[in-house]
Amino acid sequence: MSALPELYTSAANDFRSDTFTTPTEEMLKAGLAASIGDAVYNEDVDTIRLEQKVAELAGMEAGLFCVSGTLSNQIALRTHLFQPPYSILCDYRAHVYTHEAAGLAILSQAMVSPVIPSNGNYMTLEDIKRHYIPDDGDIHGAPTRVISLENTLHGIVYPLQELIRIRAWCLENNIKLHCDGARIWNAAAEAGIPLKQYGEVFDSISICLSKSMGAPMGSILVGDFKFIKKCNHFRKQQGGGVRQSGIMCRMAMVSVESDWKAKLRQSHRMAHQLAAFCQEHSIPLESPADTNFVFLDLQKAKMDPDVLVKKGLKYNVKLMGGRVSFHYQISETSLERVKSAILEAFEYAKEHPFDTEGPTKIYRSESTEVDIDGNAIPEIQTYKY
Ligand SMILES: Cc1ncc(COP(=O)(O)O)c(C=O)c1O
Ligand SMILES: C[C@@H](O)[C@H](N)C(=O)O
Repeated sequence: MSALPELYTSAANDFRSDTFTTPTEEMLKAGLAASIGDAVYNEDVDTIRLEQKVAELAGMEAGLFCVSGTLSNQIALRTHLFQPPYSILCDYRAHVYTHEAAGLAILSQAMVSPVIPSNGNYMTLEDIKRHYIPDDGDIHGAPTRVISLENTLHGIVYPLQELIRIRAWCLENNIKLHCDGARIWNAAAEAGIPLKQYGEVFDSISICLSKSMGAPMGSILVGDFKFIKKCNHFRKQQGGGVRQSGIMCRMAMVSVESDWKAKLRQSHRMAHQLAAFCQEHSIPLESPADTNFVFLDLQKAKMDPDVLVKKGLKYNVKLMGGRVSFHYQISETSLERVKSAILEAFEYAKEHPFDTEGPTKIYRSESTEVDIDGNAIPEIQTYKY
């Protein structure tokens, strides 16, 4: 059995994802004082408190604690669906389509209509009208029953006015509107829009606490009472009915009650600094760095992701591909180091252009031991997932 990795205590240099944020001492102490009721029987006070708090922030009637954003999304979309054949329309990059292991096909028996937005950044109502499947009795079709948007998507803040346009059209066409809000806190902080205004637009929102908010785990799915009641049924079916979730909820409450806007804006400022640095050095980006992600356009730059990862390790920063993720625990030192790593990988690509026909994968893991001075880097056990 391979040796266990060092105790993971800091995400200060971890740009792989904001999911690597680690619980603070304040959270751990709060967890010690948590309620310990059985949440399956709805008897855990801290779970109920967090569900109510997040639902209230979003202006929704009810909330449901889910151990992951994937579970939260999947049961939300299943609950919106009734009589197959049906389909879900989303952006071709949507997590519910690309990174939830075909849950929509398997758990919901839904077909997915993945759409490439004509503006390259986010779907407009015109994109939706062009690609949705109307419920017009045509027996060839699987009518669109739900539109699943992501805010932020690839770090891009969805313009509220576009969301309002889409919402109005969905109401006219009896189509439900779900939001994968894994980073809706980032959108709210950057756009200065209260979560409640997003709540007015969507039938359901999956709100993650384990990403930029820094909680160790969990999401709160919010919607109306009847919807959340049925989601609870599907949550149990999917094995998401957990017992003493109060410990996790009390820890997550620390982040919800913190000055999260300031924390997230700080991470956005660092991302904006990196984006400006890339622009200064003509390093191409895939999409605008509105919030906490900088997406390097590795294909346009002909950069080899493995070289980028190794340059990162040389400068003692962790990367896993072209997506550079910021969060409130990233240090200023690490920001300077990741700039050096990216520039060195970019310069390397000029002499050694890397042409890949394969998909641009932004998520993968690698494990390696390397010291801070960038001594010989053992072969990185890179695997993609
Ligand atoms: C946009 C988005 N939605 C959903 C998820 C799923 O969350 P989880 O990893 O908690 O299942 C992620 C993962 O971080 C994500 O990036
Ligand atoms: C890996 C992926 O599922 C995760 N949502 C992330 O953004 O890192």
